[in-house]
Amino acid sequence: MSDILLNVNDIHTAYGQSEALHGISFAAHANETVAIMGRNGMGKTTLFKSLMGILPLKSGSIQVAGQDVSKDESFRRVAKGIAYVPQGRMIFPTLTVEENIQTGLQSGPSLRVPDEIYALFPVLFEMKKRKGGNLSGGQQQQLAIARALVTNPKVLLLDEPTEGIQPSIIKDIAKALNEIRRMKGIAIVVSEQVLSFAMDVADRLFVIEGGRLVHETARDKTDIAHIKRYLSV
Ligand SMILES: Nc1ncnc2c1ncn2[C@@H]1O[C@H](COP(=O)(O)OP(=O)(O)OP(=O)(O)O)[C@@H](O)[C@H]1O
Repeated sequence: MSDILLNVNDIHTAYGQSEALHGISFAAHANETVAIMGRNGMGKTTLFKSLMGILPLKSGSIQVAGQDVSKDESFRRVAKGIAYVPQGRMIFPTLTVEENIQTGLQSGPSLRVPDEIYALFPVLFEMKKRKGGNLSGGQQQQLAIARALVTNPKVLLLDEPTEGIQPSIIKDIAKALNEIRRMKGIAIVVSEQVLSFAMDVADRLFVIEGGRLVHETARDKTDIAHIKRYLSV
């Protein structure tokens, strides 16, 4: 059996008449983290929304752990094993930390937050009765990752998880993602503009430009200066 958990095959996505993704193909394997690097407006969020079914595909296909999800609504994709941490985190500010995590448990057998979630993010345990809106940006990011993880994904997508987060907390998030991959053996796909973070977490890096993947490199073969040229305006 193949260890490909996410297979993206020539997807095109449009906003009305205007095509934003022009044929994106890549795969992510079990126990692998892939980074999609690109400047603002290059198509990272459009790609993730297409993977989650928030935007419909114009053409192409997506498989999660061998199952086609290309035409599924978002909740069916989640049931098939894909989870999403959106840009801006989108936590519920008036719900407590615990209630926010429980929103990810709605379709499961129990609303009890698994111990491993609090083991990964001890700060969420300390703050479980606090309102989500009172957390710092970094804590909210950890909360959004926890909420996605409790759906037991095979593929975890994170859209610019470092955006607006202070450097020391960025290190914590990198550590947590590496721990999650090691513990769960899942595929993680992260979009980023911060190259140092991508180099801390990703086994392979892609560059997206104008809705196309224009460069691919393994981490240990990465030409940092070359990638930086894509990321500078
Ligand atoms: N709702 C929309 N309607 C029309 N065009 C859109 C819409 N959202 C995004 N686009 C266009 O799609 C392209 C890709 O945008 P996208 O938001 O995916 O980029 P991004 O790489 O995620 O950037 P950012 O980091 O700013 O979110 C851009 O040209 C953008 O103008």
